[in-house]
Amino acid sequence: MASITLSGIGKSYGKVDILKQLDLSIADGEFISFLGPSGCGKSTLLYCISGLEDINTGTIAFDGQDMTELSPRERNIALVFQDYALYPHMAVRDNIAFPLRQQKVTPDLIRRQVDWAAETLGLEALLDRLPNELSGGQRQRVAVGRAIVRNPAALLMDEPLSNLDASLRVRMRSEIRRLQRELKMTVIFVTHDQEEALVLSDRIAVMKDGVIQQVASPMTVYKEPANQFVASFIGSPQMNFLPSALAGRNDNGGTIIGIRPHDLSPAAAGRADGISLTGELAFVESAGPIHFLEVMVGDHMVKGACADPSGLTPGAQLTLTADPRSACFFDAQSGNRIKPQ
Ligand SMILES: Nc1ncnc2c1ncn2[C@@H]1O[C@H](COP(=O)(O)OP(=O)(O)OP(=O)(O)O)[C@@H](O)[C@H]1O
Repeated sequence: MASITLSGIGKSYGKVDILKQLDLSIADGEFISFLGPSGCGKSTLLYCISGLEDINTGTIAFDGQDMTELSPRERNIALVFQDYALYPHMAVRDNIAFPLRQQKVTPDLIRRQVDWAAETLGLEALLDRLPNELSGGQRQRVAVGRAIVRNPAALLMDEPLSNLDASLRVRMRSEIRRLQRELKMTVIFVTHDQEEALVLSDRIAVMKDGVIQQVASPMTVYKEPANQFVASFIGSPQMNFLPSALAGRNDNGGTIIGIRPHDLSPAAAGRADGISLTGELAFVESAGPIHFLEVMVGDHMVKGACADPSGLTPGAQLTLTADPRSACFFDAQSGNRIKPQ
């Protein structure tokens, strides 16, 4: 597997700039996710790395070697798509073997590699079936088998789990992670699902409008978001953003305070330490073991959380408190996070 270095990547379609001077270094064996809203350029960046799309500016290097002018085949990158793209008339065995046949590898090596991929992915019993005789999860596994069978420099996955139902997604997620660790693969995983990115990745590159906003570990993008966009995109329910005066800070409106709902809980009677927000409890939303509380503080609907909502009555006054260390502060003009002194 290879390290990947992107320098000054620019890509436009017609007059529209899609990727804007992107720089990114991906380590050998790293699992990185491109995360961002629809249309921010995640897939375009993936296709540029694979060579399926040309770039207008910049360079792409694998293990320090310039790949910018090379064809997809010469880059030896494997791609897995959302719709699997299996050949319907070919049995699983032949689907997996396909890239090796194209490379004119000997039949003996093809057999060994297909057996290895099938064993790695638990597909041994399905090798003679056609794709339409498989479940969605099995099809996805065949697509991964076909991708890894020729030991690619990196595995690029474009929303590979989107077509699976919720429980299968979670199972496939762990399988992909296990496989990546076992084979020490460099994986680039495109998703708009923040939970998927948080669970799977060594690092997440959060994108907006063709610009990488932050590249960091899941915990860092969650706890120390670079700016308000990253803070709002990561975490569910979304972080509360409030003028800091509401939280007792007087800074002439120059600062926005960000507090995650999970960090805001009802104050114990007579206690309101730290950040304290009081208003009318508008709504209690139960989400299994956790209950979200919507409290109208001034003009702002603030979301908090608690484990036990008994005794809380909509319409009554409620004080929510948070440890100030859990809050983020953002410059109201630029949206950038203000680092604690
Ligand atoms: N071949 C093309 N010609 C013109 N514009 C394109 C082309 N491919 C993509 N775009 C535009 O480029 C932008 C980025 O698209 P891209 O598919 O990379 O976004 P994305 O972040 O992967 O979105 P999604 O999550 O919806 O797949 C979009 O505005 C899209 O309409």
